[in-house]
Amino acid sequence: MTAPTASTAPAPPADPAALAVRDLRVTFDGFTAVDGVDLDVAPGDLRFLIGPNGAGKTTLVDAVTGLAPATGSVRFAGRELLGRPVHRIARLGIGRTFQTATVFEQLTVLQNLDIAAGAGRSVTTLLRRRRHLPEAVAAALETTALTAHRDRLAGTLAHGRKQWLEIGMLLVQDVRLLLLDEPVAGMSHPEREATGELLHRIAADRTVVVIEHDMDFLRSFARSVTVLHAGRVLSEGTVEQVRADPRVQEVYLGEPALTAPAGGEA
Ligand SMILES: Nc1ncnc2c1ncn2[C@@H]1O[C@H](COP(=O)(O)OP(=O)(O)OP(=O)(O)O)[C@@H](O)[C@H]1O
Repeated sequence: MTAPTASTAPAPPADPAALAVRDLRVTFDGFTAVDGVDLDVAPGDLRFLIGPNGAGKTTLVDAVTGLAPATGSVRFAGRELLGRPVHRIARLGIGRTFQTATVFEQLTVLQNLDIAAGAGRSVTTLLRRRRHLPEAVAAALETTALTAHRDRLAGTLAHGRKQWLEIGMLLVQDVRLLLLDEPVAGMSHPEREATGELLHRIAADRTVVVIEHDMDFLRSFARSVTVLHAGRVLSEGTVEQVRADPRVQEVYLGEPALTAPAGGEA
């Protein structure tokens, strides 16, 4: 067998953690909520998904995570997700958060992370304090700046930290694609800044999609933006590109935080 030459060498493998959505459609009783969406997100990107109420953002994420029946194709790391049940999609390294953090309020931060890590230990073992933390749990505590709060009950955490704990629970499961639904809703300004920095750290080697309405947050932290409108992709590009798009300006009339020229905004 001869060694492959440059021209006959096999193409490099597809990006191992890229999300590729093609012609995605979700219909509810004849109403098309997602209408032929194509979307590509690569690791290292930090994609913000925006659009007016009812644009189809949550439904798109529901379709990717198996919660809404859809047609078309959703591939992650080369694998087709459509048609798989929710738990199998999760096992492929896909995780999401919802607008309200879903943590176990009566358990400590550490116990929440332990449970998420599913270390296969009994409840009694989980509730016992251990001397050595699993590496993934220690890393998630560090990444989410929760190390000093590890023994606090999750229910007593400030709103922002609860959201970070939920993100930490995805990190310990080694989720490679994170879909976050309005992660900074209800957060203070410092919490939003810290969340933006956290998302940048996470997106360095994972694929992150953020549904967001907070335009100031988007302008500070988005690496790229997809604008949905009436179930379709209206515009896509950098923050500056979508802001300059007249179609986006029309849809976002009255949203100066998105469309005002740089330096002139509130
Ligand atoms: N289970 C459902 N049954 C019927 N219609 C639905 C269902 N889920 C969503 N829809 C409709 O699909 C459209 C898209 O909803 P979706 O929640 O995806 O929008 P969104 O962009 O996330 O909006 P928001 O920013 O308000 O959360 C809306 O018109 C909504 O009413």
